[in-house]
Amino acid sequence: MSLAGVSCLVTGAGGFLGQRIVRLLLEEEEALAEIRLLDKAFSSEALRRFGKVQGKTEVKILEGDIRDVSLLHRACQGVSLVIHTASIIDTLGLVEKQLLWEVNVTGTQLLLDVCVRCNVQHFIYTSTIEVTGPNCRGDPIFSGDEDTAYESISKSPYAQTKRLAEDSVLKADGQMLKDGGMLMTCALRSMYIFGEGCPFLQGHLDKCLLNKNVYLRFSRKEALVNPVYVGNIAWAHVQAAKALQVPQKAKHIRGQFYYISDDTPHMSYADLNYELTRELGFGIEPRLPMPLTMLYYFSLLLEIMSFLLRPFVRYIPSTNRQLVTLLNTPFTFSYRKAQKDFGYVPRYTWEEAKQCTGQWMASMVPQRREYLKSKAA
Ligand SMILES: NC(=O)c1ccc[n+]([C@@H]2O[C@H](COP(=O)([O-])OP(=O)(O)OC[C@H]3O[C@@H](n4cnc5c(N)ncnc54)[C@H](O)[C@@H]3O)[C@@H](O)[C@H]2O)c1
Repeated sequence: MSLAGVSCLVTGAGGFLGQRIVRLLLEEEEALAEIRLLDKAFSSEALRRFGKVQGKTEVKILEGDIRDVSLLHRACQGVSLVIHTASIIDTLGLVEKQLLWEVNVTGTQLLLDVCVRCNVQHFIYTSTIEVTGPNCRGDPIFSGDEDTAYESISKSPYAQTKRLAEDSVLKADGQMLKDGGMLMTCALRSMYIFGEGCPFLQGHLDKCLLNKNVYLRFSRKEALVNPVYVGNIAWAHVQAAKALQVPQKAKHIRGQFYYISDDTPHMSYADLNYELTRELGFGIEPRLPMPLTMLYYFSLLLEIMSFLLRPFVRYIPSTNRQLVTLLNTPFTFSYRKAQKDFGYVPRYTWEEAKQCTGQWMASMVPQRREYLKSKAA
């Protein structure tokens, strides 16, 4: 299986995952013809990194908004594969709902429409485990798969937008293209992603440094999850893209969603932070700041305050019930179906993932300390 000669568009290419997908595409032995990178903004660091690995593949940067249809036209004209990772991630409710909706849902629908008009054959959507759950009751799942029945009732606006976007993507499978061909789509439901450059890890590191080098325990030890390393979820996109080129394989993949995890040991989100930087000698608080039920009602109280203050001031609490449930519900998934249908196996072992991520976090410590000091001054 190869992507030799393929022209591909990656949206969200300047983001944490997007950058890693682009890097893997550029490293492919049998070079792609062209990769177009679309994002609302690219850091100079990201552009420098792309320059470093650029080989025979032509790289085109398209800076702009996913809601701009004329930009989407330019981006899709002449490509046969779209990897759509661009999205706003918002677990706290910091972003206005309308914007979240426009980018995550409308943006995806606009992109699908343009793909049909521009005869794009293959479309891979980066979805999230949050479209499955956990639900508000916090029902656990252990080693679930695509057939696991689960009552998904999430109130998180982000999860709702991702679900709607995923639905549009999977429904678009089989649509007739303008040239008489057919659009084939699939969605990869990623676990929480960790790795070098992960903005969430940086946030946790900051809080740890402010807490005298002790990680806050925001999830109980028993809340086992299986996050995925950024290199592995990126690799899953590449593997799915390759398999879609082969009609015999594509017929199993199209219209399907897949859970993508790897061999990261099952542990709570808080324990993952600790594990990744164990060698730096940081500690972790042994218990949640208060019993789970109390934490839940405390979050409810903050939500009520936020609601009551709304006419006067926009107050976004640092936690909410949905987040408390997300962080404290056992929720693990296997990648068996992705392995069976498109040959996905993690490219990096847990040891490699831990080492690379840990080194990156260690390299961040001095500058984060400086930054936090200057902020406090
Ligand atoms: N990070 C995680 O733990 C995680 C877990 C599961 C799924 N995902 C999914 O993976 C994808 C990538 O996430 P990430 O962690 O790399 O986040 P990220 O924020 O680093 O990347 C998203 C990119 O989308 C771009 N973007 C946002 N709005 C845009 C717009 N209007 N027009 C064009 N580009 C826009 C951003 O600039 C950013 O570069 C997302 O679809 C997310 O839902 C992430």
